[in-house]
Amino acid sequence: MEEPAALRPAACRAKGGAPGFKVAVVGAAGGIGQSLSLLMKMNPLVSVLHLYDVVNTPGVTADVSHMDTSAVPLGVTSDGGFLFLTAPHAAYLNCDRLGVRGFIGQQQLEAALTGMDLVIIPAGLPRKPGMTRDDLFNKNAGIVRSICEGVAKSCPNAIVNLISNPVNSTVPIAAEVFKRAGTYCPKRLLGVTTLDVARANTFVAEVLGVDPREVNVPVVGGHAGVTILPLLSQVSPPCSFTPDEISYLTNRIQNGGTEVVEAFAAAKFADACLRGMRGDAGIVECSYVASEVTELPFFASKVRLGRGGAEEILPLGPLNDFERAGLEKAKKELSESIQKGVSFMNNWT
Ligand SMILES: NC(=O)C1=CN([C@@H]2O[C@H](COP(=O)(O)OP(=O)(O)OC[C@H]3O[C@@H](n4cnc5c(N)ncnc54)[C@H](O)[C@@H]3O)[C@@H](O)[C@H]2O)C=CC1
Ligand SMILES: O=C([O-])CC(=O)C(=O)O
Repeated sequence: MEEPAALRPAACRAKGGAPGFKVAVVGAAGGIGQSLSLLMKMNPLVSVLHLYDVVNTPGVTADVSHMDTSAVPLGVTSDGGFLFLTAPHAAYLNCDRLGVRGFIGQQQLEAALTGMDLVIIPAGLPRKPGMTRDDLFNKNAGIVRSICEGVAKSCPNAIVNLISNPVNSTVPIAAEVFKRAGTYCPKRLLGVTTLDVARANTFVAEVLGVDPREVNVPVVGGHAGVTILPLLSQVSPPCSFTPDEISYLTNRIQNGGTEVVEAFAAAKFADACLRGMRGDAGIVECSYVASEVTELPFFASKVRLGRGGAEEILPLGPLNDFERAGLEKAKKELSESIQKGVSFMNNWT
């Protein structure tokens, strides 16, 4: 049965049923942000793309808005953003439907976020060789806090995909910011762990000698070192591994971030969120969310994505002895990372 119009996301209503969501990328000029912006521009579910950063957004915005269909820079808008339209006859069409807009600097954060349905955050420092994700805490905690304050103020109902590391701590920080602002909805705050699943699928496919697109490995826990727990006993299609293979795969998946980082997984996760927001059924991805799957307040596991975000958190399923031992190690580190994020906010006045 068709849902009453009042219950549908505003972006869908505004387009008379045609899919079209307003998406902001915060940290759009960075390594992840630039590729992610390009990939989001290619997503047919996105009607408006706002690109925000503290530096370099004009160039990135021009670049992305030139994709394929002819882009017409229209100059600076009343709230300071710069507007590009991406269709030959854009002037005759609803600007909101086709615009890619760039925003730069703290004073434009509010304009960048206002009206957004989905906010994707890859803002903040990346690791250098030899660093752990937790080593980024001191720099990135404050960045995530101030961006989330902006979200609470300008688009409190948006779904947030948080990419900035350490995800295990930045998601609890975001939750505390939203609680303080009175806008917290656990379903709408999702830590991006899709890269762990992408790596797991790729590495398992290599061992099995099959196409990675045919493989699905649930990866639970968190997004750093031992908190990344691939459930190799639950691989689809069903298969088995030798103890050496399990040890090699677990290690490689847990440490994949030291090899390479990629925006593809973040775009894949955002697309899954948008399809859920549109109302597609059966969208299940792993994500780090507020959870009761373990005694910890946040945990990554399979979640069912729907109109409101993480609509259902799926159980872990049966674990073998190796995975149960891994889970205990993961929970210990995760608990400390969560507490670190919460304490950071408790000490913030
Ligand atoms: N969850 C995941 O799977 C992944 C997480 N990451 C994390 O994403 C973050 C970004 O990584 P990269 O793009 O490689 O770094 P980068 O240094 O290339 O880009 C970061 C961008 O954030 C911007 N930025 C800094 N402060 C900001 C603020 N207050 N507001 C808006 N933008 C701000 C910078 O100007 C820069 O353009 C890092 O923390 C990294 O660890 C990266 C890859 C995967
Ligand atoms: O490892 C890093 O620093 C970035 C990241 O989170 C990943 O690639 O999984």
